[in-house]
Amino acid sequence: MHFMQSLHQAWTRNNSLVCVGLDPEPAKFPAHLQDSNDAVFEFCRAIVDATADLVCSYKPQIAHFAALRAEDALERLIAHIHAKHPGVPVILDAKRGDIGSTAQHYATEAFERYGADAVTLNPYLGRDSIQPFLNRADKGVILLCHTSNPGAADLQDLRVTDEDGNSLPLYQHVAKIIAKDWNGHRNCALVTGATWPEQLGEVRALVGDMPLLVPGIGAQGGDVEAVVRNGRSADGAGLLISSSRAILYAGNGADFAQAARAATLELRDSINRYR
Ligand SMILES: O=C(O)c1cc(=O)[nH]c(=O)n1[C@@H]1O[C@H](COP(=O)(O)O)[C@@H](O)[C@H]1O
Repeated sequence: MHFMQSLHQAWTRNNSLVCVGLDPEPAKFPAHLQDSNDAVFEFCRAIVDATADLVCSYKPQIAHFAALRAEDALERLIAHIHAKHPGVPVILDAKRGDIGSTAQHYATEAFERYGADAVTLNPYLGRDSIQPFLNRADKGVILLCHTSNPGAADLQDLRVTDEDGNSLPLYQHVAKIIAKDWNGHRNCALVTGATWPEQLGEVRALVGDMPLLVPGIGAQGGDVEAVVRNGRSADGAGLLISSSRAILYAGNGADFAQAARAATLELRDSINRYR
């Protein structure tokens, strides 16, 4: 099934805009997993199995696996999600961006090796660097627009002059060209951080109902009400509100997966209050 189709179905089926980020950090795992040879996989699988009816997507972050030499666990985890929780899309958070010939290999990595339904990408090398991903009409192409970190303003807020002579912040130009020129297959989405709700609202006004991936809730302190009010689409959806640490490490005892489920449920319900 196409990424956009499965995302829309998951929004409705689970009545949820929550994306759980899978960012394993073994030092924070519960004691009973510390001795396992396969702790990364077992930890993430338990989180997934405890939350799959409450989410619209999962977002494994590739560096968290690669730094641990756990790419194999990432492959098995994504295969597990597809097998046991079909219809819940998986976004590989890799933030790739490179010249076209190399980008083709990154697309193969994300979609063939890992079996992801969508991938995060950095658009700053320009359209040709994204083309191998845009060509995959069945896959989601999720482009950084206004990121959640404090330094987002250093470059993304600088004013630029577009081809019509209008002056606007760079992130708004990025949003406009992606919506107008790059989204021919309607497979694009944008990353807009929860910590910048005003900019999130500006992006929503520019891109119609394009999905927005919104990290920065939970550990980074973003405000749920401001995110939903500024970012929702006309039909009260349009958002993948992502949280990793606040869900994964809600508990660190034997019942960590149940604690993660409770945190996911609470986030889902607080989001739904403002839709
Ligand atoms: O693309 C992302 O997912 C992303 C973009 C962004 O602007 N900010 C951001 O925090 N992220 C990712 O989202 C996750 C946030 O984790 P928590 O702060 O623990 O919820 C991390 O995996 C980040 O790499």
